[in-house]
This record gives sequence, structure tokens and C-alpha cells, in this order.
Amino acid sequence: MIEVRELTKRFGRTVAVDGLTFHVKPGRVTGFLGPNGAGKSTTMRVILGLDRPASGEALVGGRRYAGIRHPMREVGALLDAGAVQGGRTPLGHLSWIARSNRIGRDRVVSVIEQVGLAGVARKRITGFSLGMRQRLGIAAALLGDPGVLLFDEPVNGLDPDGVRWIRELMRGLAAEGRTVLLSSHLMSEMELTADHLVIIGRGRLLADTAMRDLTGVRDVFVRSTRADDLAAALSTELSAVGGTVAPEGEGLSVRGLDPVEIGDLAARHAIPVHEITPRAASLEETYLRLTENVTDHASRRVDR
Ligand SMILES: Nc1ncnc2c1ncn2[C@@H]1O[C@H](COP(=O)(O)OP(=O)(O)OP(=O)(O)O)[C@@H](O)[C@H]1O
Repeated sequence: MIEVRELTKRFGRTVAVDGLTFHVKPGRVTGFLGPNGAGKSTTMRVILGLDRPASGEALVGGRRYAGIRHPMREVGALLDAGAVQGGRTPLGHLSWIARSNRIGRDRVVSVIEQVGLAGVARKRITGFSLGMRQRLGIAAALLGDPGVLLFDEPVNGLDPDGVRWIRELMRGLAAEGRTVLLSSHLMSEMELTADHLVIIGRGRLLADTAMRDLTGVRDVFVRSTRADDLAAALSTELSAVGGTVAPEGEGLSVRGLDPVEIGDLAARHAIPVHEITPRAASLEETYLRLTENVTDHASRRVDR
């Protein structure tokens, strides 16, 4: 479990995180979303004890990172995959981290296999693709077999194979009961990977919600050769429930009635209907609506 409480972090006069509170629970993948500069990386860095907050706190398993005795065994993180030194090999790099954290060599071999780098374990990292570096960064995060994992943009620059691998890995880690916090700007991928979402803008909380509640049914598409007649018949009922109907292609977009109600009404008026499809809002649509007022890229300043 990660608990972020009333967290505020400033860089000079820029407020990167502004009174942010949310919890990340075990057993599910929590997506961490927000426009560029929203404060996601800063929040993750505070959780990992890399940045000190101005006020508030971030706890992992009830403790601040600095107070955790064997941090790698409790929290694993992928922040910047490009940061690995090129001259080393995956085996050398991970063995070095393992040694300094009293983690056995068996575990090094096991994570190398888990991330699919066994074939290049003794090759120099210099020639590695971005995808291989991401895998290596993930191996380091997994090394201590931690119950809490943070991944900042792990799918950046990966090919479809790599993206799918990350998705399955994240879901697998959550299914094992771990706490997984994942940031990404790829909405379609997030929609497939996360169970829960924390969305921030300008350092503040915009939403903390289950994915299914955020992307519920948006409208029902109804195809009919007599769309105008159907719209007229529907409008009386829709005005009673505050719904709407609008023409769309060869049919109508209806909000406020479910498919059964629409089908029954059409039957009562003997209007032929050739398709009734409930449509969910995509995460991208909902996200853009939620963040439309917080996407200016200007730095925020505190008045002194
Ligand atoms: N070391 C720093 N020094 C000064 N300002 C910083 C520093 N780190 C972050 N900021 C500022 O804090 C704000 C939040 O940045 P942060 O990187 O946390 O956002 P983010 O949500 O991770 O953005 P992105 O999606 O672009 O990675 C931005 O205005 C950024 O310019």
C-alpha cells in the first residue's frame, strides 16, 4: 500500500505537487495519469525518498522510504530506463545492485530470465535497444521481490510486442497481490492495463476512481431507416429523463435510455431498428474532458 497524504512539493516558485492525497492499494494496477508537468514523476520521486516534500508525506507500507530497512525488498521502481551505464552487462549491473542490497545471485539470474534478457545477460548494455534497457530497468525493480512497484512510463518507445509484455507483467504482478503504480501517456494501453486510476492536473487530484466507473456507457447508437420518426418518438420519453437524441450517420445517438427501453419504444411505434449498440466512453475521451482546464504548459508560480 502507498499512502500519499496532503503532499506538496515546490521547485523554487513552481508548485509541482499541491496538497495531493491518494492511496494505491495492493492487488490491482493503479494508473497514474496527468498532462505533462502535472506532477506525476515528482510524486513518485517523493514516494521513493528522492525528493523531499515541502509538506505532507508519502508512506510505503506505513513508513517513509527513508525509514525502510531494506528498501529494495519493499519497493521497486523504474524511473529512467536510459540511466543505466553502458559499459556494463545486465549480469554485472544487476549483480552489483544485488550485492549492495544483500540479495543473492539466484535472484539475479531469475529476474534476468523473467524479463527475457537471458540471451544477452553477458552482452554490453551499450548496444541495447530502448526496449532492452526498459527490461533491464524492470529487472532491477523486481530484484528485491518487492510488494510495491512504481513504473514511470515503462512503455515509452517500445514496440507492440514490448508493450504487450509490459501489460502482462503489470497485471501479473498485481494478481500476485502486489501494489503497482504505473504512469503512462498512452491512454489506450492504460485502458487495457489498469484497474484503477489516479488522475492529477497541476499537482492536484482530479479523479481517484475504478477504471470501469470512468469509462461507463456513454450513449447508444441506433440504426434505423426511419431515424427521424424514431427521434420524434424518443424525444418525449427522453425529455422526461433529461436524455438527448442526435442524428448520427444512418441512425441516432441516444443518451439517457438503455437499449431495451429504446427497442421497446421503437416496437410500440412499429419503427424498424437494425442495430442498437451501447457505446462506452474511451479513457482518452474521459481523460481529455477531465484535464481540459489543466493542460496549459506554463509553469505555475506561487505569489509571494
Ligand atoms: N528538478 C526540478 N527542478 C525544477 N522544476 C522541476 C523539477 N522537477 C520537476 N519540476 C517541475 O515540476 C512540475 C511537475 O513536473 P513532473 O516532472 O513531476 O510532471 P509529470 O507529471 O511527471 O510530467 P511528464 O508527464 O511531462 O513527465 C513541472 O512544472 C516541472 O517543470
